[in-house]
Amino acid sequence: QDAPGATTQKHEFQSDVARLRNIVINSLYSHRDVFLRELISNANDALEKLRITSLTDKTVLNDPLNITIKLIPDEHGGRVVITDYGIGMGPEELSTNLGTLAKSGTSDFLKKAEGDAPGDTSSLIGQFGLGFYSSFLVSDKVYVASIPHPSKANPNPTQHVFSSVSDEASFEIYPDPRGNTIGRGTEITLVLKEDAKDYLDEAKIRALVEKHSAFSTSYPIYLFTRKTEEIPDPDYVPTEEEQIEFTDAEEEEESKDEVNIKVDVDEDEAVVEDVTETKEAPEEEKKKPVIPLKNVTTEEWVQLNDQPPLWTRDSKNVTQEEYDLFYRATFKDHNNPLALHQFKGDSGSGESFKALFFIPPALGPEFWQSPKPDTKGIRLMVKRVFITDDLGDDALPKWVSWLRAVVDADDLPLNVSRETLQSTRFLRQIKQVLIRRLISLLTRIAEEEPEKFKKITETYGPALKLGAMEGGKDQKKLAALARWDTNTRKFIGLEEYVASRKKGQTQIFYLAAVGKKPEELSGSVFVEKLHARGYEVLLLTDPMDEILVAQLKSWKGLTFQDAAKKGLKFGDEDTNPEDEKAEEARLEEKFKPLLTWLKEEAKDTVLDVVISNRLVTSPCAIVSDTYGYSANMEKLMASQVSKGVRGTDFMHDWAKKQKFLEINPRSPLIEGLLTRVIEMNDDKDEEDERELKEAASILIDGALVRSGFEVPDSNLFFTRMDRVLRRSLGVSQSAKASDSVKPAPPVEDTPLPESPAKEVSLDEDEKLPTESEEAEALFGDFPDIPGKVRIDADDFLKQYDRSEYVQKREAEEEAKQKEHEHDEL
Ligand SMILES: Nc1ncnc2c1ncn2[C@@H]1O[C@H](COP(=O)(O)OP(=O)(O)OP(=O)(O)O)[C@@H](O)[C@H]1O
Repeated sequence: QDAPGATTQKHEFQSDVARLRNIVINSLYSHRDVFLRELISNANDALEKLRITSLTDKTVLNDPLNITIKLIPDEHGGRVVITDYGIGMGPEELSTNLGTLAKSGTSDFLKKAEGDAPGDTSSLIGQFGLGFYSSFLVSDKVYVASIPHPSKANPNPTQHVFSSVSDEASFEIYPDPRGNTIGRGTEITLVLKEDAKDYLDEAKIRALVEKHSAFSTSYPIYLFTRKTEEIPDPDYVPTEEEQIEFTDAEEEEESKDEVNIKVDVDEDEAVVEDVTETKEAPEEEKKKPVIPLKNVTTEEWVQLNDQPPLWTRDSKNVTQEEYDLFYRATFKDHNNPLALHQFKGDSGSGESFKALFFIPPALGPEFWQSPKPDTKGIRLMVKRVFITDDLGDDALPKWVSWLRAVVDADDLPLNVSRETLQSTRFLRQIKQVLIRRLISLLTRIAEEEPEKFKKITETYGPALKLGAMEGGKDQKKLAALARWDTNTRKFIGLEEYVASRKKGQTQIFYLAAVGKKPEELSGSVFVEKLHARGYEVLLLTDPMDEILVAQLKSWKGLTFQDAAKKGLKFGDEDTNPEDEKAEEARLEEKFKPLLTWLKEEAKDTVLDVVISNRLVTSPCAIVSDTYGYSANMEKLMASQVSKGVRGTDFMHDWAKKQKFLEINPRSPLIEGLLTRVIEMNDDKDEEDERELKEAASILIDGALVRSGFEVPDSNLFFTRMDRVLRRSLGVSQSAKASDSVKPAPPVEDTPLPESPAKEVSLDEDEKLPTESEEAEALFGDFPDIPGKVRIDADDFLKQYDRSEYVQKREAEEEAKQKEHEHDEL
């Protein structure tokens, strides 16, 4: 390019850009191929923008829409020129778009990349995407010539150049001295580094485009190719003698042709032999004159991505690698998807479409942090032309908004707008079709590829449960995909549970505790008898599990039963009803004195004390009534009540009290307690009674802890424990610990030196809770008792809405500030 003219403007790069360029130049040598992918991706975006503009502004021509690559060897090392006929940039856009970094996650990336060993940075590139700056991987100097399309505001745009040299902190922008050579769009010229000459090789560029970019654009990518061949010189003028020889040779050729035609028509063997004879005429042929050869270079634009779009091809002819490459290029991910599905369909209202969807390799933390769905799930195309990848909040419900799909509608108008789409039935129907297909894909994987299903469930299991919790007609199908560990097996679905139920079993037993390990839960007092008898208990540890089973109520006729609540039935109780009833009556009679006494002792904690049929080795347990809180739910609710969110909630107190103390009649400890109570009733001794009361309260508190609840007063609990320990060790109850604590020195009377007043920011003044603290606190805010009220997944997710919380905090701050100002006045 020519030297810049007088109107050149020099600009400083934003500091982040300079840092990024340094990383690119210094540490990504082995990943320099990515420059081509990044620039083609930018070119594609520019073409998209132009096409979309042309839909509303008819003065904008949308032809041609393509990308070209030219490899130009020269005496300095050569250049690669990538041109797109897209939206283009004016001088201001060149400066802001290429001189600053407006990408989210930049500072994170820079911090990590600058901290890492050079080799480790490579794994970060894929995640971040270097965009335009990857040009510096292969070039020392980059020129970007660009011109936007004419518009009302700028009817005669001029082509400008952005130029930058890799080791300079500034860039220049100036009118292109060549004038308008592009017409419309952007031409990027990379002046190749000495060691990057191999990018002048056509075969290499072809291979790179095929590998990385064949799917990143639906616009044609052309490569300018040159082929040099030796061919007979077409300009050669034969001498007179040669002319005669030519004529003879031509006649000879003609007669040969005639014989050949004969052969074609008549397939008689004898004739074929004749032909063979005619071919053997060496002397005649030798006469043919020789035309001198000449090197001729033919130049041609060759399309590199001439395959039809992947989703329109027959899936039988598409390889897994092609699908993976397509997913990575289209959805800008650096890992391969976990699963995919391609299908054709009809939306139900007449529009036919082709679709291809993917289950991405990972679910970002934002999925659980924000109640808003990811709106970028569906890339909508009409007749292979990209329309939009943002269909708004309604595109897919929150629980499945991680799905990545390409939907190509055959019958929608090309200029359909997002707003029109949102109000058509098409989108609603597409959404349903995608969800249905996803569920059947997962169901098939669960049956045929258990390992793969396990992997998918590790990431998406809770999201699928969230979908089931939302209810609707897919609830049962989604719930069938949920998996839990049990006391006897791992990764069990409801179908498997029900299939291995015991004879007479009418309940699905479960125990819930958010965040606990299944192994911990299976050691619970509530599981011991079920386990000892060989029954299976689902161990629910995800936050939405307990709500989900409360909504489902039953599965294939078996009702869900919390193992920690009243109402547990094994199903074989009726085998000998008379015997059982007699045994119950006998135990009731035997333990009556203990039950009566304990009921009085435990009246602040439980509604009643009863004989247990669920305990094997534990002496006692606290069991909730059907509508009382489970230990899990009580914890969740407690944080809200203590924060005053619900005030002194009558329902909370009521639900908290719906508990029973169950005692194990076979436990030696309970037997011992019974004996002592009977003795005490016969011979009232105050000291005995006090000791016994203390033992009872430890027993009740112990039962609470064992059953997953909190003790009401932990100080009192430990004081009592202390007394019991002293008794058993023979230590006097009145003995005091020797008082050898060193007292603090007297009050300091020298004043502290004055320190300059420090500005107090909100951050330092009052730290906002971390997101996990908030989530934990907010998580407890379930509207009501499960089983009574259907809890909506939207409500559930709103609990996580940090922005709402922050807004509230800011409003409070503002109010406080106003009050303060008012007071000062
Ligand atoms: N060929 C082009 N035509 C028009 N504008 C372009 C072109 N290349 C880059 N730009 C503009 O420059 C901006 C910065 O480009 P860059 O490649 O650095 O980041 P990006 O494209 O926004 O992000 P990424 O490449 O990671 O997707 C783009 O957002 C776009 O506005």
